[in-house]
Amino acid sequence: MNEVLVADGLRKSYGDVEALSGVSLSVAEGEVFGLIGPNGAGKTTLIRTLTGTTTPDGGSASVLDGHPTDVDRQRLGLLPQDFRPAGRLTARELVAYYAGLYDDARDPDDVLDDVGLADASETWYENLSGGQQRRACIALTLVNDPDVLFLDEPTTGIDPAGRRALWSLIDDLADRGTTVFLTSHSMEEVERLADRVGLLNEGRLVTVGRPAQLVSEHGGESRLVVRTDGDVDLESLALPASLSGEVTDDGIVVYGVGPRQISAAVDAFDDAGVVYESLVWKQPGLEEVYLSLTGEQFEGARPAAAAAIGGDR
Ligand SMILES: Nc1ncnc2c1ncn2[C@@H]1O[C@H](COP(=O)(O)OP(=O)(O)OP(=O)(O)O)[C@@H](O)[C@H]1O
Repeated sequence: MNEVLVADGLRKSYGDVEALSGVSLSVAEGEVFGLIGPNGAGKTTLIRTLTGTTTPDGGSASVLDGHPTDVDRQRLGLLPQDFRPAGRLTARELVAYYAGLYDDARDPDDVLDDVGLADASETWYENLSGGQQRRACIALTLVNDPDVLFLDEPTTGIDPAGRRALWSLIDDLADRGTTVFLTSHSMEEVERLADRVGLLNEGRLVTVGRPAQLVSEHGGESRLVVRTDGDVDLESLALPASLSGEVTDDGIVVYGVGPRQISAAVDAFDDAGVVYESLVWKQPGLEEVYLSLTGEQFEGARPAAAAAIGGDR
């Protein structure tokens, strides 16, 4: 498959801060690539080097087989994280203005329709809600019908329905062959959209893979998170041998609970007379991958030195 984005050993420092410490990756034509990582990991810096808006200190980048600064701008779309267009233009005037920058642009009304802003097209940008403003910014990246689209946290501030509408727009773009490189702090968004995901931490690409592959490699086990009313004696729980339980601050987490073991695990709580406030079955997802590889903690994480019972692990 044709690789349209290639980073090879990219390095970038700002003073003493090493924002990128040798990042290499490639993205194929028509792929949606999701870049995740903590604040300050280097995600925006990577987008800036790939789009030619900053010069790396080392390594190289290519976009559509050319140097990032030489690529035909008609073929690229970029939504920066902190983009603020003129406030006293209507959404339609803004999109029309940006359309005028290209030789061959889409109809502004079609673009506004795509991002769900047809009804607000005559509203000044500064009078749009935060989520509508973000949609207008996304519209500006679509007027030139780009082959490669960079979206730096595209759905920040957009309400749930608007986010879903934009996800399906991104799906449609990808189906039509647009390559999308996006960053997000929403693991749900990345899991939903990305063909492949890269996790950046402290300027290094920690892992790259398909979401399901990363979840199976790093996501840990399915588990039952039980909040109890008071302390529970783990010894009193007759869990099936394949499961293991650990005491947490507010209850017990039972690990290794697949769909078929849920009822047996719940029975063990009932048989032991445990009063529980809530009982949630959780399958690992990208969030668990993120948290486990960045070393952060999350609810139901296996405590390092907790008591465990049952199972043979
Ligand atoms: N222009 C700049 N001048 C100085 N330091 C910068 C500059 N741009 C980025 N940095 C630093 O480089 C590091 C990486 O920043 P970057 O914005 O790429 O991270 P990020 O992963 O996009 O973060 P976030 O999720 O918060 O948007 C941070 O420590 C940041 O403070």
